[in-house]
Amino acid sequence: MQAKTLIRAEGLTKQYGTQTVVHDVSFDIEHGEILGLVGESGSGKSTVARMLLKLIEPTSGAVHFDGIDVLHAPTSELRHLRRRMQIVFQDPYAALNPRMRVRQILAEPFHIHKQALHGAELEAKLIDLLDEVQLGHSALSRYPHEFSGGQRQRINIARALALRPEFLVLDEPVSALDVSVGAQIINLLRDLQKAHGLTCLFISHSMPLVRYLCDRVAVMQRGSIVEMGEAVSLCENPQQPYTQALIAATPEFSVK
Ligand SMILES: Nc1ncnc2c1ncn2[C@@H]1O[C@H](COP(=O)(O)OP(=O)(O)OP(=O)(O)O)[C@@H](O)[C@H]1O
Repeated sequence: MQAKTLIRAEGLTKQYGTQTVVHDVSFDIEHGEILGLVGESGSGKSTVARMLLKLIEPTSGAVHFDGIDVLHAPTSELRHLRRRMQIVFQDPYAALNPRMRVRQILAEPFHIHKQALHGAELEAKLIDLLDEVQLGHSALSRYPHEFSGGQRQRINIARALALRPEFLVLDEPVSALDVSVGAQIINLLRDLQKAHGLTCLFISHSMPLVRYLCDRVAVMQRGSIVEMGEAVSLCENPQQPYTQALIAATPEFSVK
C-alpha cells in the first residue's frame, strides 16, 4: 500500500501570555500509522494534540487533515471533520458522565452528529461497539461507577470508535491504570488499530510502550521536537541525551 499523509502539522506554536509552551512543531502522520509523541510532563504533548483537533487554537502554524485546512475550515466542514478525528483521554473516570448509563454514553456521538439511528438499529450498533472493546452487553444498562478503571477506558474507546473515525488521538490512555490492566488496553488498541486501519497519535511518557506500539516516534522537550524517527531504531540508538534519559527513566513494558 502506498503511504499517504493523513495529518500534517506545520510549525505549530502555542503561547500563553509570554510563555511559549509549544514551539514550531511539524510532523506528518501517514494513513494507518501510529506516531508516538513522548516527553516528560509539561513538554507540550497534550497541547499539540489539542491543536491538531482544533480543540484549542494555535498561536501560529497549520494543520491539514486529508488535505483540508483544519484551522480555517468553515463550521460545516469542521463538524464533518470532527467525526473523522476522535480523542481518548488519560483519565477514564473524568471522561465519562457519571449520570449517564453506558447506553446513553455510547449513543451520544450519533445524536451529536445527527445520525438518525433509533430502536433496533441503534441497539445493534451499541452492541457491536461493546463487542469491539470486549465488554458484556449488560454494560448498556449500567453506570460508569459500576466499572473498573480498565473497563471504563474500554467504554471511552468504544465511544471514540462509534462514528468510525479515521484518526484517533490517544492521550496517555493507560497512565491512570495498573500495569497489567494497561497492557490489556494497549493490546486492545493495537488490535482495533489494525482491524480498522486507524491512524493514531499516541501520547505517552513511556519509551518502551511507544516502542511496542508505534511505528515512529517524536520526542518533545520543553515545547519542541528534539528527535524523531522510526520507533525501534530510535529506542535502540537515541541520539539526544534527553531521549536517552527518557529511555533510562521508564521500566520495560511487558504484555505478559
Ligand atoms: N490553558 C493554559 N494556560 C496556561 N498554560 C497552559 C495551559 N495549558 C497548558 N499550559 C502549560 O503548557 C505546558 C504544556 O502542557 P501540556 O499539557 O501540553 O504538557 P504535556 O506534555 O501534555 O504534559 P502531561 O504529560 O503532564 O500531560 C505546561 O507548562 C502547562 O502548564
